Amino acid sequence: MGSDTSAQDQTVSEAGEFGLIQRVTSGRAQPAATLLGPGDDAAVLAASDGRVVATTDVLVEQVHFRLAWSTPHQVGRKAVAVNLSDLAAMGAVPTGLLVGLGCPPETPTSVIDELSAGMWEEAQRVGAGLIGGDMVSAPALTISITALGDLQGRTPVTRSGACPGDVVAVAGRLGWAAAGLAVLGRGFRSPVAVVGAQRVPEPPYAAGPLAADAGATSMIDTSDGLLADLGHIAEASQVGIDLRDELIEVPQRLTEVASALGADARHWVLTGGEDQALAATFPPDQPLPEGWRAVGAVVEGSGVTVDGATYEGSSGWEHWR
Ligand SMILES: Nc1ncnc2c1ncn2[C@@H]1O[C@H](COP(=O)(O)OP(=O)(O)OP(=O)(O)O)[C@@H](O)[C@H]1O
Ligand SMILES: Cc1ncc(C[n+]2csc(CCOP(=O)(O)O)c2C)c(N)n1
Ligand SMILES: [Mg+2]
Ligand SMILES: [Mg+2]
Ligand SMILES: [Mg+2]
Repeated sequence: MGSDTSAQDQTVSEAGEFGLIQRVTSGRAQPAATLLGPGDDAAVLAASDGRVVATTDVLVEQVHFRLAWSTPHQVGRKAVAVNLSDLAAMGAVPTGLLVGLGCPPETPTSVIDELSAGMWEEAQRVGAGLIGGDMVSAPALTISITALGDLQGRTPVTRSGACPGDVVAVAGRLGWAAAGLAVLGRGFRSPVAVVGAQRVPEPPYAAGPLAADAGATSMIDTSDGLLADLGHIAEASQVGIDLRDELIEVPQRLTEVASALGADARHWVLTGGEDQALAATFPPDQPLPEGWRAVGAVVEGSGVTVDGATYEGSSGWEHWR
């Protein structure tokens, strides 16, 4: 009994590398695509159509999250979600995730347990499993996830296929995570709707494959900000993108939060990152798939404009800026 209690209170250095691996890997049921799970030198994953989609994103404490703002469980969900939205943006569905974890020696093992539970929870929402990883000592909590996915026969939707005349559309929330960041940054913990969006994004996972099936010509997930991320499509496709201001919906909740903080809700919607919404281009004159709403059009030229005008100020998050 006494030893159970002390095991709960252990730090990661007391538990040790292999004790930690044991904690995060035991008692987890792998999905069918996992032919060989954690425990060997590598995992083996089935690729149903012979192709594997692979993506990786890193989260660093104080840069992407604060443990004063989010629970380890929320951080775990977010770390997985930001990777799964990249798979959705290709038109793929997730199969397996590899988790690289760095943490300081004094980190309580309970933090790792909760982080791992959060990662499993988000992965299981889409039928994926955590199939392997690595654990190392690090000066700050660092999570590097590699997500693998299956196109299930679809053509991958790249950033480079947008054509002038295409409709630009989005799926998922925009501006909510930025509003939450502004609230948390000022020391508040509510309203929970926006704070929750900063802690754990809700990517519209199903909208990615739906867009691919509907013939989307390009697609991206919005991690840095709608304008910044559409800029990547514009550049890769060698086109311009013009958003229609009247189609940019600014939710009432965000307007309220912005007025309380003296901030600009429309700026959050256009340039706020971390909502992991999807943005895509579709051929004109066809209905958009479920969950998608039009926000503008692809035009000849370059860059992203709103009602024909260049946006004043930063278009989104950039590291080291
Ligand atoms: N160190 C690297 N080595 C090789 N390719 C990289 C490296 N860093 C980024 N890339 C590649 O550059 C492209 C753009 O990376 P970026 O991280 O901006 O994409 P993203 O994950 O969609 O965005 P975000 O990181 O904001 O979620 C991706 O194809 C990515 O794989
Ligand atoms: C403590 C703290 N400070 C700032 C932010 C804001 N932030 C960090 S990374 C990022 C864009 C996506 O990053 P990446 O390009 O690495 O995917 C944003 C908007 C945060 N979430 N937490
Ligand atoms: Mg990335
Ligand atoms: Mg990403
Ligand atoms: Mg992306």
